[in-house]
Amino acid sequence: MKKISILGATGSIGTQAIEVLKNNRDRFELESMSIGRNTTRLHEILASVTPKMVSVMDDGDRKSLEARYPTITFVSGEDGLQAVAADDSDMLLTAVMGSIGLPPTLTAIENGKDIALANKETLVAAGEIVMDKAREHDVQIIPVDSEHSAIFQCMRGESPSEIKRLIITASGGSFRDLSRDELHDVTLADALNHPNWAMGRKITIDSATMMNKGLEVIEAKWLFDLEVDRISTLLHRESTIHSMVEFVDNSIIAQLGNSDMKGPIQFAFSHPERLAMDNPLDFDTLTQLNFKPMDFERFRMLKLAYEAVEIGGTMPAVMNASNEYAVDRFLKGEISFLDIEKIVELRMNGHEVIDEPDLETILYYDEIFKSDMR
Ligand SMILES: NC(=O)C1=CN([C@@H]2O[C@H](COP(=O)(O)OP(=O)(O)OC[C@H]3O[C@@H](n4cnc5c(N)ncnc54)[C@H](OP(=O)(O)O)[C@@H]3O)[C@@H](O)[C@H]2O)C=CC1
Ligand SMILES: CC(=O)[C@@H](O)[C@H](O)COP(=O)(O)O
Ligand SMILES: [Mn+2]
Repeated sequence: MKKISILGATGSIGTQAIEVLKNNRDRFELESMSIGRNTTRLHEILASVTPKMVSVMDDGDRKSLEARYPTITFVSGEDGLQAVAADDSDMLLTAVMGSIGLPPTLTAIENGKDIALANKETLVAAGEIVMDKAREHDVQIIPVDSEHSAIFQCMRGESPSEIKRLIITASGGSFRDLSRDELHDVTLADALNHPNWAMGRKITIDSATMMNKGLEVIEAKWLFDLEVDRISTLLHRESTIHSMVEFVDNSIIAQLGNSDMKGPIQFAFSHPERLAMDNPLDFDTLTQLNFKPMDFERFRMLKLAYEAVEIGGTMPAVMNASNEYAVDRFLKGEISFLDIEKIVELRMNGHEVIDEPDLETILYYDEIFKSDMR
């Protein structure tokens, strides 16, 4: 029985991961999990699974939950995330939103656990540190992000030296059919209406700005140890091809499937095995697949991400933190959609890069640029 713990169990990835665990009770058991503040969803989860430990954000919630569930240990705050990361499980699914996932991911690696990685911000902020630590402790980082899971699957049995380039597909997000001029008046509700995927609020906005693809290019650099000039992006409005790998002989291997994150989640849990699943792709209703070259002037956030990773040092962490800050303000209705890009660009331009930053330096800039303080 493989013991799995989840950071961010109440989120979009987290709840789908719980479904995967429940569909495979003979293979996997939930050791512990963390949530933020969604105790309503927590009660629903605890009606069907009983982890040994649950971490909540607020200590007040911890106290009331302890009284209601006497057989479960409750912990709280960032120490709580660390306790889940250091538990007895074999694998940690990191599905919290944002760079808050970085410290517990490192702790889990130090404890020798494999990581099922959904939380892309962790690798964007500190990819080199995370991957070095994974190698040092001989743990596997298995991608959950759909594009990276696709690439990981396309590369099974292949030699990394024979890769020419990765082709990461992009749906284009909620505003893919609007010009830049038309973006001035868009609303939060429109931005949250992703054409293909039901996801958490922050990543849905990242898809609309195309920052999600920028984060994914940087994530791919670290996961697959490739320079970003060999990581390309392609508009593909159906999100049916989740990504592709082109090899030196021009052969291209693609991975296809419905827009259902339970696939990548289950594959990360069961790897190297594949387990049966429902919801197959139906070629009788799939009438066409569209492709269009990426337009970097229309989607300037993607260009910013390529620039950030080329500059290196603290810049990707600063870009990520600035984006988390700006998206949070957009979600609160405080700024407009195009302000997100303006804030990220302004903060990046004002940042004096530190090369080869250590973890403390990255966490310092992460905190500063996620706030109004800078
Ligand atoms: N959703 C998707 O399909 C995909 C998501 N990803 C990545 O996976 C990660 C999670 O995304 P998604 O599931 O959509 O996000 P959600 O917003 O749906 O869920 C986020 C989870 O993190 C918890 N959380 C948020 N902030 C904190 C905090 N400060 N401390 C502790 N817990 C916190 C939330 O708790 P609560 O709700 O209880 O407050 C929730 O459990 C992101 O990095 C995203 O980019 C990658 C590919 C696809
Ligand atoms: C499901 C998933 O992996 C998301 O990251 C998804 O890819 C978002 O879609 P786009 O960023 O392509 O709009
Ligand atoms: Mn993705």
